[in-house]
Amino acid sequence: MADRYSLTCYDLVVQFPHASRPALDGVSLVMSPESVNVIVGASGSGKSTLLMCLAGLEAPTKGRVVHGDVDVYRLDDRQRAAWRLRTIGLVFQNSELVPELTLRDNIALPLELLGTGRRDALKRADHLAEILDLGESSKRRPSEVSGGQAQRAAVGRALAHRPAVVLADEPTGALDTTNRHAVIGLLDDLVRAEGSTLVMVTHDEHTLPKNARIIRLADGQIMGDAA
Ligand SMILES: Nc1ncnc2c1ncn2[C@@H]1O[C@H](COP(=O)(O)OP(=O)(O)OP(=O)(O)O)[C@@H](O)[C@H]1O
Repeated sequence: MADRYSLTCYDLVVQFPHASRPALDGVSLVMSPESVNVIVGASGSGKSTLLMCLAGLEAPTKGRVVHGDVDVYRLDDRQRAAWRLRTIGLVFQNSELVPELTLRDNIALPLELLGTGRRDALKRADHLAEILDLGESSKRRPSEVSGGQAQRAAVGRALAHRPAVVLADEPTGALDTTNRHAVIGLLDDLVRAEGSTLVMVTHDEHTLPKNARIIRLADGQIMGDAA
């Protein structure tokens, strides 16, 4: 299990080349372990850019992202990739599973990349598949299962290595109402059980995790922050 520390960003500014205004314009946040943070805001307000900065995938023009004693953008590319693999679990809107692998093998993949033996990785994958109620679909490939099953497997893959931080970008955006509630409920239960920090971007303010902190962005700035 990766160590649990606050994930903090200081005065993040992201100015894309040729853009008339910054995508992020001075965002500072502290997100503690076991906290559930939801980022909302209009299209283009900077939600995905913030998530990518927190993931170590988008270097800010200015500002810092700090996790424990790691100053993420002071690491070189190789160190940052290793930090990300160990520390972060990512969930995207369209599960982004490896098409050639079964759901079970997709869930086991991050553990295997981190050096866990195949037998132990599959044991953990099977445990998660059970919690995620994947049943027999766990032995099928992504193209052979429903969108809801694929997205539940994507949650399993993001959490398999017990990451300290789980980042989810519109994780329910492609799902119907029943599956939306199921995926949010599972994500919420699993991150709380592991003591991870969850940061989730959503358009859907009707399907939120329990007791979430809501961070509202507008034009790259924080306009509201309430538990
Ligand atoms: N790679 C890029 N190059 C140039 N501009 C970009 C790039 N990525 C994002 N932007 C711009 O930065 C701003 C913030 O985009 P971002 O995707 O973070 O918003 P968002 O709130 O996630 O939007 P949505 O809800 O539509 O996904 C937008 O004006 C967008 O056009």
